Amino acid sequence: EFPAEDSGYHTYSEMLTELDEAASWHPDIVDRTTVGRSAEGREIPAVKISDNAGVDEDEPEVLFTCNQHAREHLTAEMCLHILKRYTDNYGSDRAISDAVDGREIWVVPMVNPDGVAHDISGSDYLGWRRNRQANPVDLNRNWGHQWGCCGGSSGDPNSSTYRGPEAFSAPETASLRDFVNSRVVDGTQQITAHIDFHTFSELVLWPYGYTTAENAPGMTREEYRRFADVGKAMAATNGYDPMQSSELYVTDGSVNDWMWAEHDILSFTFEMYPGSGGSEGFYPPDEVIQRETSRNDEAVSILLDESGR
Ligand SMILES: NS(=O)(=O)N[C@@H](Cc1ccccc1)C(=O)O
Ligand SMILES: [Ca+2]
Ligand SMILES: [Ca+2]
Ligand SMILES: [Ca+2]
Ligand SMILES: [Zn+2]
Repeated sequence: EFPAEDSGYHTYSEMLTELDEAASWHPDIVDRTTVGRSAEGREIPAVKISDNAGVDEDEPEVLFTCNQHAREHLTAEMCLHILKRYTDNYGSDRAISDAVDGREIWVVPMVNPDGVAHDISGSDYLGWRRNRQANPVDLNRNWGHQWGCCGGSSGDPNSSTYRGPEAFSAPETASLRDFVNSRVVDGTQQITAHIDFHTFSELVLWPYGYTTAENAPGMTREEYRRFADVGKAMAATNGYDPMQSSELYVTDGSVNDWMWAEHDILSFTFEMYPGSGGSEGFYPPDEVIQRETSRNDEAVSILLDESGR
């Protein structure tokens, strides 16, 4: 459970309830589904938001993933905010209705449900990051593009950036991989854009993470330019700093690198509030949830527009 003063944050079961309620209140535009199972057997749920949600229509698909890292609880609130914004305002807000009618929006609020539950299992936050396998894995170092290539992760099972014994060794990343792979229809990946939400530092990041090169294999200068242009446009609306993720530090096995290299998905990482550690760091008070999730509304709209180009 969350401390009483932070009751605004959703536990795993409270998150499940939000998804089920959205599906029952908006049956025509919300389809509740499952991505897979965590190490401890929890369902990894997802919702699809679109007109005729139960039908796979020929519309650009966009994916939002949250809580790869357990302690980054504000990100689950970001995913739930996206769900709320695109359902509650459907039919009344023209831009929202156009987005829902013209896209298929996938939202995965907790990629790492076991880690989330563990982090709040004590009397105080545990500062937990990884999953809950016997040798806990940093899910954002466990993806399969250039896995473990470049000193951007650790091979030490005791390290907070432990990459696992092999790519996709974690059931959580393997489940999400299988879901994305399943969106290849007649040889074409239907998902064209993605944001993976993290905290904190207030950044908009794009691949590659494993190299500082802008034109490494699978990324032309034009493609890099598009990442930078869209990244900067989104950052201009939320006040985050835009950059290639490797400018901060090199990471190998990250989700963005795999989404782009494997599927040509325009894949970003957003590091949310706060800008710097200070007292709040990974645990800002629940009073900031509404403000700091709404802060990304324009950026999300930009990505949905961009997904159709
Ligand atoms: N949430 S975070 O602090 O762990 N950062 C994430 C995302 C990230 C990746 C590369 C550079 C900056 C940030 C990570 O996987 O390291
Ligand atoms: Ca509070
Ligand atoms: Ca549709
Ligand atoms: Ca479709
Ligand atoms: Zn993170």
